[in-house]
Amino acid sequence: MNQNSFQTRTGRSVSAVTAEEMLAVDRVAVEDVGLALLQMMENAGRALARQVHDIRDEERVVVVAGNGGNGGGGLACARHLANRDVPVQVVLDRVPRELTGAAAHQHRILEAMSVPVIDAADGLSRLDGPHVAVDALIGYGLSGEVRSPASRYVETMNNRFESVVSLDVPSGIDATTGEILGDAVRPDRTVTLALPKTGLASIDGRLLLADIGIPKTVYHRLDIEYANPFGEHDWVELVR
Ligand SMILES: NC(=O)C1=CN([C@@H]2O[C@H](COP(=O)(O)OP(=O)(O)OC[C@H]3O[C@@H](n4cnc5c(N)ncnc54)[C@H](OP(=O)(O)O)[C@@H]3O)[C@@H](O)[C@H]2O)[C@@H](O)CC1
Ligand SMILES: [K+]
Repeated sequence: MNQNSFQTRTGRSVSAVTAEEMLAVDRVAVEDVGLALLQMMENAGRALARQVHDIRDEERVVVVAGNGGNGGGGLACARHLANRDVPVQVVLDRVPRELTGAAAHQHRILEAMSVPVIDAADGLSRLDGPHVAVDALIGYGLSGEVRSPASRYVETMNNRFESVVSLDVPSGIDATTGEILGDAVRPDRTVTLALPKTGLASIDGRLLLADIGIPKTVYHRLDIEYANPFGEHDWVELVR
């Protein structure tokens, strides 16, 4: 199969993009077409929560979040899960006062909802009982080998959890090349956003593509081939 495309189960071809191309998609969506980041993030959080509902039995859920767009999407997912009475808590890779931008915004809402947030570096290994983990530490913004404490969280997610669902890209995987930078999460499922990233060709687990509401004019302005892969649905499974 062409390395630059994936397919839906019904045989529709979906273009894959590099991290740099996805950054351009984001920029055109926001600056030229007028979508707000939080609009797209809301769709990401809801799509991720949908997959968590699907994979989970009775387990509690822990959302492991960083400070970028990936972490922000994970925190939005935590809100959607809490709204559906799913027992959910959040583990951050830093103290809350160091959060910025959309992640800080999402965190403030969780605080008002009294969703438990842990920021101790060893918080994950202290959880009792079975949990599903949502990996929202790092997405296509990974730069260099995964540093501590994120690296410790990656290790714990791989070793201690019943199931792991990654947002956009498993943390530690280079979104463009698929290279493992230090260590990487090995998820049961990955919910990638808008378009698959080229580096997802050889990751573990199922790959789901979620619609975050980007209109096709954005792709066409960037000369990215695009035909609606979702049909009438909000997400679609991809095969590699
Ligand atoms: N339209 C869309 O597609 C939308 C995309 N969205 C989402 O945004 C994501 C891209 O967001 P982004 O650009 O903010 O970067 P992102 O992946 O969160 O990474 C930054 C974080 O990673 C961390 N970090 C980095 N390197 C590290 C290392 N070596 N070792 C350890 N940590 C490291 C970095 O930490 P810091 O350097 O700040 O300490 C920071 O916390 C994208 O993947 C998608 O999920 C949604 O928001 C909806 C709209
Ligand atoms: K991730």
